[in-house]
Amino acid sequence: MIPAGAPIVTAAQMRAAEDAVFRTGVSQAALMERAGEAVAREAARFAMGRPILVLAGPGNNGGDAYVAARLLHANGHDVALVATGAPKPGAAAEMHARWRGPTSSLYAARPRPVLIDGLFGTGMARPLERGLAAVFADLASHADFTLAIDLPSGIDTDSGDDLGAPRGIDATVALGALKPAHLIGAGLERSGHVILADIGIPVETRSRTVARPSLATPGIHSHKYTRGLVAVIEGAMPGAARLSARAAMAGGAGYVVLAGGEPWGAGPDALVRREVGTSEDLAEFLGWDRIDAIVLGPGLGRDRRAEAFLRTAFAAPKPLVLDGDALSLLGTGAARWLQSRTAPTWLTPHAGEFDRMFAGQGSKIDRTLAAAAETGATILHKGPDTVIASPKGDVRILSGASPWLSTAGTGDVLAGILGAQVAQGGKGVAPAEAAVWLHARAAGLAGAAFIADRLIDPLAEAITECL
Ligand SMILES: NC(=O)C1=CN([C@@H]2O[C@H](COP(=O)(O)OP(=O)(O)OC[C@H]3O[C@@H](n4cnc5c(N)ncnc54)[C@H](O)[C@@H]3O)[C@@H](O)[C@H]2O)[C@H](O)CC1
Ligand SMILES: [K+]
Repeated sequence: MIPAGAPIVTAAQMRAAEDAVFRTGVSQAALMERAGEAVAREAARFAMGRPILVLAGPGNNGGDAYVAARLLHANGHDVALVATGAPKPGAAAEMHARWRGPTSSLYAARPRPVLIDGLFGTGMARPLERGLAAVFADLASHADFTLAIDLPSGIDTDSGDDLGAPRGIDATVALGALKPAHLIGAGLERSGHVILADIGIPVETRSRTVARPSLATPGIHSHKYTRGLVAVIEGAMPGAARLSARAAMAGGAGYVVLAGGEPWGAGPDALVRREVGTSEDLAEFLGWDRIDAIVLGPGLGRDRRAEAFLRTAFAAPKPLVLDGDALSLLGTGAARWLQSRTAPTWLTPHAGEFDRMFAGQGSKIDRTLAAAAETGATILHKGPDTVIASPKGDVRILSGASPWLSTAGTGDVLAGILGAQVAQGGKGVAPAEAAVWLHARAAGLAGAAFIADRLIDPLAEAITECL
C-alpha cells in the first residue's frame, strides 16, 4: 500500500526543504524529535508489546532511531539498541547522548521479534558493507516485523536501486514526503507498506503519486460528439486494436471508430467501423474534424503499411496516443519524429519499448523526464512502477498495481482508456494519470487470473468511483 496523491522528493529536494524549515528557527533536534515520534508511534502499533531491537547508524537516520528507542522505552517497551558506530556530531550525537538504555555492537546483536532499521536514510551514499548487509538481513529474517525509518537501508533514495537492502521489510515510515526509493526499482518491493508521516516540512515538487481522478458526469446537453470521439487504427493483429477500441468506449468516450480492413468485423454493436485500406484512406478519415484523439499502435504490425499509417497519423493535427508497434517503428528516431508533431502526443512504452527509443541515464524517473523534454510528448512509462512524465516536468507514479496485469492485451486496454481521456480534452499528465488509475482499479476489481478482455466491464464501476 502506497499513499495516493502524495508528494515525491529526491534526497536533495528533501535536504533543501529541511534547510528551509531550519531557517524559520526550528532546530535539527526538534525535527529529529518529530521524526522519532512518528517512528515510535508506528512501531508501538505494530509491536503490540513484543521486544524491539533498534539499529542506529552514524547519521541522522540513526538520530531518528535513538529518539524512537528512547520514546518506546519511556512508554514501557522492552528496547535494545545496536549502534554501528559513533554518531556524527550535532543532533544525532545529542540524541545518542539522551539514550540511556543498553547499546551493543552490531556483531553481538541477537534477533528480536520487532526490528527497527535506522541504519541509513537519504544519506545512503554507497552499497552496504557486506558484513553489515548480512547481519541486517539475518536480523530482519528472524524478526516477525521489521520497520524501516524513512527508507530501507540499502536502497538508493533517488533511483530505488538495490544497494544491499534485505527482503522482508514489512513497513517503512516515510518522513515528510515519499522518496523514489518507495516507488521504483528494487525499493518498491523492499519498502513494504509505506506510511507517510507529516513532520512539518513543507515540500515543493511537481512529482506525486497517482491519485483517484475527479471525473465529470456528462452535462444535460451532452451528446456523443461532445463526450470525445476516439479513432482507433487497426493493423496486422485486429484483436489488439479492438481491445483498445472497447476500452476507449468503456473508458468514457462518447464515440469510438475502429478504422481498418474489416467493416463487418467483430466487436460490440455500439462500435462504429470504418473501412481504411491504404494510407490515403486513413488520411481522408483523419481529416474528419469530429475526431478528438487517435490511438495507433496496438497490433499495428511493423511492415511498410504500418509505417505509412504511422506517418499519416503523425501528420494529422490531432492529439495522438502511440503504443506497441508504433513505438517500435519509431525506435531510435523517436525524438526526431516527435519534434515534427503539431498536436500533443502521448507515448505508452513498457521498459523494452522505452529502451529501444531512448538512451538516457539515471533513474526511471530521470530517464522518463528526459525523454518527455526531448520529444515534447507526455510519456507513460509502464511497469510495476509506472512513471508518467510531461515535457513541463510534471511526474506521476503509480506503483504496485495488480501483478495480474502482466498478461497480453492489458497495454492495449490502457492505450484505449488513455485515448478516451485525451479525447475529452485532457492535457499533459492529467489524462495519463486518470487512465492508469482507472486501469489499475479495473484490474483490482477483476480479481485474479483475468484476461485483458475482463478489464473492460469493471471500468464502469471504476469510473463511478471517480464521479
Ligand atoms: N536533516 C535533518 O535534519 C533530518 C533528517 N532526518 C533523517 O535523516 C536522514 C538523513 O540523514 P543523513 O545524516 O543525511 O544521512 P544518513 O543517516 O542516511 O547516513 C549518513 C551517514 O552514513 C554514511 N554512509 C552513507 N552510506 C553508507 C554506507 N553504505 N556504509 C557506511 N556508511 C555510509 C555517510 O557518509 C554519512 O556519514 C533522513 O533519511 C531522515 O531519517 C530526520 O527525519 C529529520 C531531521
Ligand atoms: K533506514
